[in-house]
Amino acid sequence: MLIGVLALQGAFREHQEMLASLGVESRQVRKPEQLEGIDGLIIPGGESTTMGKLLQDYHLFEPIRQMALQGMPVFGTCAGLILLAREITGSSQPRLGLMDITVARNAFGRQVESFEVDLSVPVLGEEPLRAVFIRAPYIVSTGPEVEVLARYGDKIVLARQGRFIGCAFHPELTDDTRLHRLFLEQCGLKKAD
Ligand SMILES: NC(=O)CC[C@H](N)C(=O)O
Repeated sequence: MLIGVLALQGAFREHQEMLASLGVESRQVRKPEQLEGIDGLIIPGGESTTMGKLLQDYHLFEPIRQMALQGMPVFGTCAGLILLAREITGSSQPRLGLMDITVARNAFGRQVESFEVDLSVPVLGEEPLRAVFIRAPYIVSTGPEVEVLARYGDKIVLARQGRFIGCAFHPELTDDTRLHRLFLEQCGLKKAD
């Protein structure tokens, strides 16, 4: 199995380290040809406006969209979630629009740069998931095909639509690998016992 990690900007190394800790090979993606042969793509946290612009400058936008529409699983975290969204509240910035969700950026208020909470994520089991939020977005609304996997208070912070998963926080910054494993199962990796 080979997972691509979009490496234009942001927290891509941490995702690669997490994949390595699970024994999964990864490849930094900066050019369209680096998408060839990957079983799934992670879009990391960072700055979604910058990443969207770089996706266009590096001619990655359409190849990623096409591969995703043809079946490639995609996992977007934080800025990656914003890029997956169909609608971004109050913004026309470039996005892949693969998930039928509306997100609000920097939605926890400017004073709150970052915080950590324990989230209940039933699909990952009983043990709560430690989640690190950094200038995080949240999901304001979801279409009928979207499964809500976790909320923080009344805000949706983790959702899945078929082979696409988006979360508002940074799962690569903790040592809990369950969310990455859920994504890898989506990419075809057999569940470890
Ligand atoms: N940690 C992050 O990825 C922050 C996302 C950033 N606030 C954005 O709007 O793109």
